[in-house]
Amino acid sequence: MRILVCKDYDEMSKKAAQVILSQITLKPNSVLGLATGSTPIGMYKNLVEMYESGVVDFSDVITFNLDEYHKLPITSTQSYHYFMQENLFNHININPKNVHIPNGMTDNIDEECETYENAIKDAGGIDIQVLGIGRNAHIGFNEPTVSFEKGTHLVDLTPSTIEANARFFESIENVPKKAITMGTGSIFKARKIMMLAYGEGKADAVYNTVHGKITPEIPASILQFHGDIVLILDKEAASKLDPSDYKLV
Ligand SMILES: N[C@@H]1[C@@H](O)[C@H](O)[C@@H](COP(=O)(O)O)O[C@@H]1O
Repeated sequence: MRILVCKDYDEMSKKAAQVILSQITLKPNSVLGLATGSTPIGMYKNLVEMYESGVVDFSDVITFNLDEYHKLPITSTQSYHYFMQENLFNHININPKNVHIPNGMTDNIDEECETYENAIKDAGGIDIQVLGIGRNAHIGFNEPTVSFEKGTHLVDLTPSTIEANARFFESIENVPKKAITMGTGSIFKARKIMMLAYGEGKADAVYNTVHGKITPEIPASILQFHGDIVLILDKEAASKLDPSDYKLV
């Protein structure tokens, strides 16, 4: 596990965008696994700026998002579809046909999950998966549980995630209680993983990701087994790590 610590959120975002830029430069038809949440917003902003200045071309890029709320219309401003359009897709030259986000409105969950997994396979697998992390170390919407889930599936969100995400909704009652998410297995299959975290609120989750016991109770802990993973953090998110764990950049 490579761990890079930046002085602040802006530097973390720049560094993360550079990693994506290198990936697309090396392979213009890269398959990107993308994340939502407040953490990657700065990275997306940097990528839009890079696109506007002509340094990156998204025309052949394929994307798969980690997750989507269950039964929240995609027109809702809190849906992850809306988030991705607003923060990235509306501002770059990606082909809409190459964009994949789980359909949380489906009435056939099993079929949706299978179709999503097959689409990832058909695209040749994910080249680089971007991850944020929940305060309870969830990745995507893989909440702490008794066993690691392999593929895309429907999950019950934990009270702590519902509470954390309530800031984006009018009230906590409006937060969906379920979501469709790629499984820890689907995430783990990505050839490269880049996890981003900022702020003190993520320090315990980051510590547990790096040093915690590998258990589905700490979903991100499984990443300790991944052969090509980089964590890009700000100083606060890295505050519980030992300085020998990381490189300051
Ligand atoms: N499903 C998303 C995760 O993919 C994200 O990593 C997490 C952290 O969000 P934030 O970056 O806002 O802290 O929130 C949600 O639960």
